[in-house]
Amino acid sequence: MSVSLHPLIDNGITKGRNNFPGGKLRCHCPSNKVEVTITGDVLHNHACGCSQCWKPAGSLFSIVGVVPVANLKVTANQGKLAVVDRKAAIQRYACKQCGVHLFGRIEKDHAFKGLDFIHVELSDEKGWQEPQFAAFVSSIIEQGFDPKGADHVRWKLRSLGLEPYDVLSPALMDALSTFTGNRAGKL
Ligand SMILES: N[C@@H](CCC(=O)N[C@@H](CSCO)C(=O)NCC(=O)O)C(=O)O
Ligand SMILES: [Zn+2]
Ligand SMILES: [Zn+2]
Repeated sequence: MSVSLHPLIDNGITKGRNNFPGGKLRCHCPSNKVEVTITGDVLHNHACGCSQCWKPAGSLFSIVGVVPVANLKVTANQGKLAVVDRKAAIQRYACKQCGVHLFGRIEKDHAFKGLDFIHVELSDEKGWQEPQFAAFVSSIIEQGFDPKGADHVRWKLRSLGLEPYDVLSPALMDALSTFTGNRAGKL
């Protein structure tokens, strides 16, 4: 297909390295880049087709994973960051100059509170956990992708080894439902 899913996966997926130590994420500004230092690897790295996650220009999907909040520190030019949408569950901190999202944080009561969402392509280091699945695939249609092509995208994702889901993976959906069940006193 001519359309890019994402540069990290278009030509096949490179497996991550065991005990990957982490690295630095940098925004796309030519100078005075926002820098975020991550200790350790990402978890649950995945392709996301939703409209809210940051994607490189021309890509249908974002690649996004999580790290514990304690493993993320803004180490340069923090003053350039602003929250994109205060009402969203994930508060996405973007560079006001170049628009890149450096991290997303959940502040409200939520199953994933304590985890920050990051895009490993913002790092020069190689060896981050590879994407494990594709989420929110049907959401690409909301952003203008022809619905007739959606199954071809699912086929392409599967051929790359990424199982496509229209919400999150079963493991993450179970985590969300466990949280809701506990909160309601049903579990
Ligand atoms: N169809 C919507 C879906 C948006 C959505 O629910 N996105 C998910 C996944 S983001 C990373 O996996 C989510 O949890 N959003 C919460 C938030 O962004 O605050 C669309 O495309 O916009
Ligand atoms: Zn920037
Ligand atoms: Zn998303």
